Amino acid sequence: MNSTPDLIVALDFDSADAARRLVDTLEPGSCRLKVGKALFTRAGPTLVEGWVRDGWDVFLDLKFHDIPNTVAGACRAAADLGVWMVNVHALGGPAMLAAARAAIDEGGAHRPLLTAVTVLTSHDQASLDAVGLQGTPAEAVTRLTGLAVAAGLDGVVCSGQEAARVRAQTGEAFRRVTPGVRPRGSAADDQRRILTPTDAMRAGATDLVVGRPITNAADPARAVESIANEMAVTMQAAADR
Ligand SMILES: O=c1ccn([C@@H]2O[C@H](COP(=O)(O)O)[C@@H](O)[C@H]2O)c(=O)[nH]1
Repeated sequence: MNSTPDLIVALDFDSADAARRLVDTLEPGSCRLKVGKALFTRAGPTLVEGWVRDGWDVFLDLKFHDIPNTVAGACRAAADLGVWMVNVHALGGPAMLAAARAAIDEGGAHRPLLTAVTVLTSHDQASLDAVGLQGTPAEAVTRLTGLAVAAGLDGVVCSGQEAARVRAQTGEAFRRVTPGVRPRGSAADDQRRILTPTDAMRAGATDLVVGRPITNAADPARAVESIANEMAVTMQAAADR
C-alpha cells in the first residue's frame, strides 16, 4: 500500500432524490461518487454537472463499449461534463481503446482519467466459459490490462482479487479500481469476485468501489463512515509495520 486508496460510493439509487439525500450528508474530499447506468438513465447529465459544480469527483461508470467513433464521442461528452473518471470496456479492443484515449486527449481543457473494465466482478469461471472468454478470470484480466496499457489508459477496473497481479504487470501509477468490495458480514449479492476493504487495500487496490453495502444500509451515511474508518485503520496498520 503506497498511498491511501480512495473510497468511491456507487450511487445505484432508484431516484435522484434518494442519491441526493445521501450525497448531502457527505463531504467532497471524504470520498468520491460513482454514477452508473441506472442513475444516469434516470437523472442524466444535470445531476452529474451539479455534483461536479459542488466540488465532487464523479466517476461516470457507463462502461462504453461500441464502435470506436461512437465511443470517442461518448468520451468527449463525458469530459465535457467535468467528471473525474470515465470508463470503457477493454473488450472493445485496441482500436476502440485508442479512439477513447485520443478523444480525451484531444478534448477541451478538462481531461478525466480514463480506465477500462477488464472482467466484471460479477463473473466467475463458469460465466467466463459461458461467454467464451479464454482462461481464468485472472488470466483474462491480465490480457485485457495489457490492451489498456498499450492504449495508454490510466488504469483498469478489476476485482481486488486481481489487484496485486495488475500492479505487478503495470507498476504502481496505473490505477486499480476495484468494485466487488464487501465489508465483513455483508451480502455478496450478484458479485462473485469479492474482497473486504482491508483485503482489497492489502492487495493493492487504488480505488475501492462500494455500492449496496451503503445504499441498502438502514443508515447509508453511517455505512460510508464505517468503511472509511476501516480503511483508515488498515492504512495506519500498514504505516506502523
Ligand atoms: O466489474 C465491475 C465494474 C463495475 N461495477 C459497478 O460497481 C458497483 C458495485 O456495486 P455493489 O453494490 O457494491 O456491488 C456497481 O455500480 C457496478 O455497476 C461492478 O460491480 N463490477
